[in-house]
Amino acid sequence: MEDLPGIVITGASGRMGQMLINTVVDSDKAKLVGAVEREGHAWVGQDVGVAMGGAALGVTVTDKPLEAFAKAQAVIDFTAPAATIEFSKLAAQARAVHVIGTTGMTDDEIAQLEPASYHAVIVRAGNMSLGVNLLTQLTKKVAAALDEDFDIEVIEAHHHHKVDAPSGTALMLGEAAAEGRGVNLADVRDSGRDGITGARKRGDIGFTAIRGGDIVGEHDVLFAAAGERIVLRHLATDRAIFARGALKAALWGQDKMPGQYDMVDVLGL
Ligand SMILES: NC(=O)C1=CN([C@@H]2O[C@H](COP(=O)(O)OP(=O)(O)OC[C@H]3O[C@@H](n4cnc5c(N)ncnc54)[C@H](OP(=O)(O)O)[C@@H]3O)[C@@H](O)[C@H]2O)C=CC1
Ligand SMILES: O=C(O)C1=N[C@H](C(=O)O)C[C@H](O)C1
Repeated sequence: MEDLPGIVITGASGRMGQMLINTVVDSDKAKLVGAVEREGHAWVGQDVGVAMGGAALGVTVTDKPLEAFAKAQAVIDFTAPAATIEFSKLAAQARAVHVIGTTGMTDDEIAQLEPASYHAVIVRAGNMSLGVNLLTQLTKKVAAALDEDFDIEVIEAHHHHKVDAPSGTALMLGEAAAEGRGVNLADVRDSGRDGITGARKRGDIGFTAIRGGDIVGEHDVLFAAAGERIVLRHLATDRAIFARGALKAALWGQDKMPGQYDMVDVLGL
């Protein structure tokens, strides 16, 4: 137990935070050594297991991330863009692997992770599941095989608490489709149609976001042409798939050189 890599979970009280804590505690490959919440959060100072409504886990929730990271080999972070940028600096100081699941980051925010990646391993993906990362590879292949007679649309659905759109996964799939087609997504992206939009522009990649209830995460990549349609689909029914992928990334990163990686690297796809 002593030699197992120690993991800190940030955003411990969140939907993913709690799922990650359970996943690490249940694993025989890693141990939970820290749980971080922001200053003033009701959980700070409590045992994280008790705060989650279960048995004590011997880990007290802290609002001092650097102190927690210094005792860890990896930080798993599914929070919010501003928090993730700050955590990247602290994880780099602690030389801990930083696994980032946070979505909704702008290009400028993503660029702010770069200095940390000179000192520590960062694994970042908008979706940590095996299924979605496999789907990105399939999307790239299908997009490369078809011409612009096939309109590409990415349709995603999530729970009503989600704050960003299109989802990180939808953007990963859109990037994969654009790469397959040999174009830049920024040049062909069409999100948020409303009103008199005009006809669809040939070659565009469209995005539609549905929000409702407790949907964990659903993604379709539609290739629609005259007379036929191809749909590539991933349905997530349990957040455990993201937590398992994140833990795999934390362990994979232990012997890697500093730099930025994604789940395609981790899974060897
Ligand atoms: N890559 C992947 O596979 C997946 C990514 N995600 C992404 O993970 C993120 C979190 O999702 P989810 O768990 O549903 O969201 P929640 O809102 O349930 O949890 C977010 C957690 O982060 C904490 N947090 C936010 N800002 C800060 C801050 N500045 N400092 C410290 N803690 C902070 C929140 O604390 P507080 O309550 O105090 O605000 C909360 O505990 C989202 O970006 C989501 O898209 C989700 C699932 C899978
Ligand atoms: O916020 C979520 O819940 C999810 N976010 C990720 C995304 O933005 O794609 C991954 C997953 O779909 C769940």
